[in-house]
Amino acid sequence: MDNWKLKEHPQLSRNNIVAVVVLDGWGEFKPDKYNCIHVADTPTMDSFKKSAPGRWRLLRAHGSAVGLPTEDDMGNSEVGHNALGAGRIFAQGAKLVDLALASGKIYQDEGFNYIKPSFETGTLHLIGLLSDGGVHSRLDQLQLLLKGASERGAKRIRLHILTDGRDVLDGSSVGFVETIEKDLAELRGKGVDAQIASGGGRMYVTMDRYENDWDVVKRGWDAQVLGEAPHKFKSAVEAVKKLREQPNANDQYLPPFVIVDENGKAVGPIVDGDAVVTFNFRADRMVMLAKALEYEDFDKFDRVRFPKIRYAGMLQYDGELKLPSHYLVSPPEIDRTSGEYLVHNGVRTFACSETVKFGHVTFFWNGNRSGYFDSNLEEYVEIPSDSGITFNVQPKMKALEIAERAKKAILSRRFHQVRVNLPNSDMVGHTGDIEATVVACKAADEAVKIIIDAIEKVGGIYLVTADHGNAEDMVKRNKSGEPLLKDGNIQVLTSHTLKPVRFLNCLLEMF
Ligand SMILES: O=C(O)[C@H](O)COP(=O)(O)O
Ligand SMILES: [Mn+2]
Ligand SMILES: [Mn+2]
Repeated sequence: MDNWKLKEHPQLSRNNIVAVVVLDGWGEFKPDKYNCIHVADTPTMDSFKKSAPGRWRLLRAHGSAVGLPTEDDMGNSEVGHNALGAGRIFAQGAKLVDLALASGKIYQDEGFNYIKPSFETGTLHLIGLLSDGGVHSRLDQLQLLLKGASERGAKRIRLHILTDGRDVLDGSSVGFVETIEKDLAELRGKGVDAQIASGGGRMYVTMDRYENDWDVVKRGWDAQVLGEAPHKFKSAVEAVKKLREQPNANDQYLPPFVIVDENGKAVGPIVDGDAVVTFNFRADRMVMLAKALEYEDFDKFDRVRFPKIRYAGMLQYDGELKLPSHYLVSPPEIDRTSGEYLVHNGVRTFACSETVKFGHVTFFWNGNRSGYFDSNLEEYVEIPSDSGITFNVQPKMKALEIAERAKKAILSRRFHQVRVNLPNSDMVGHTGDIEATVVACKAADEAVKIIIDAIEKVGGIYLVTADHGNAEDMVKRNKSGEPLLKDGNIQVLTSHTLKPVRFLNCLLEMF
């Protein structure tokens, strides 16, 4: 029998109420005009600055410190919340896929052997994010997988790409498509019928999360499975270039397109007998598609056709739902998380965020496991996010609503841990809208104040930290830290950063 019993803390009583606040995408960086956290009016977080080093420290939130393959890997929500929730560092999906590809084990394991019989008469479809962002997927892993699968019998391959612009610079999609087109041309030279079949921008096509907007997944389904999309092109390079010419076009939001042959027929719908691999290693934005591809009973949108395929995820994305049931690489086994410890010790917990980050303080926090450990002891509250908008138009998002719910939970004294994620600095930072990001940071700061005031009322404890940086640096820089100009202009950074994050609490001196 596992021993879950936690020792009493020598100074802190178990009846204390602890608020855990994760400011998503709130890193530490030098004050400058592209540091939106510095520019924003953030009196609450600023007031803590004066208390350093007594009450706060800087923590590394990228690279090996959070289980990522290299020190050049920026942090992200999955690895950040996994680490916070488990209190331990695990080799993350990105790293596990690297190892499996390098050793060739990926081709020996169950997942690949499950899809392989389809290579005989069917097509291998690869669906995922095409960039080298390293947050959800990596181009070099896709390249290796293409090579490995073709060497192992895949004779017809179709790629369904999602353009990025969120973990990498906007506009970089064209280069990534050109790169992968070269690889596909090489494969064709070797007699493999390989080409891109469909595409679209990740935030508009396929990669929704936490069931915020199923239309996003449906748009992808129509293009990938049914071969239908409002835009049709002869090649993906042409598609991305042309679609980017539209006013306000952005890699994250490119409309769905399909590639058609000379007769106008889609070159790669998914049909009975095919194999499908979703090549993202990160879970949150693949779960919805995995459900659509795998679940016999499915009512989130009309699939029109539900092809009988052999489907494998790069990883298993949800450990509780065992979804998908086949996968190429085993996910990190994130066990004995803090949430599980708390329920085993009868500690009541409350977790809250708005939809777009709800799974961060539940699913990721609990080691990529959906649902409650014990619904009698836990309450998870999801505040519905606005859907169908980019968050620069509503930069305050639901920060105040989240804080008010947390306040209520704290003042009710029904819970001993109240944890929230405040999404603003991250979600608005990803839009690249600097002015809106400043407003976002202010809203998050106001939310922190509401929570801390409530904690002070009940004589509780607060911990405030972040999962990784984002809003503290909104511009691409050269090695000496100056903005790197392109054609005389700054290049807005929509991605996360490698910057450290603050960890503060009202008691740090005690530890
Ligand atoms: O999925 C996203 O929105 C970005 O790729 C990463 O952001 P997150 O890690 O903060 O969710
Ligand atoms: Mn995050
Ligand atoms: Mn983010």
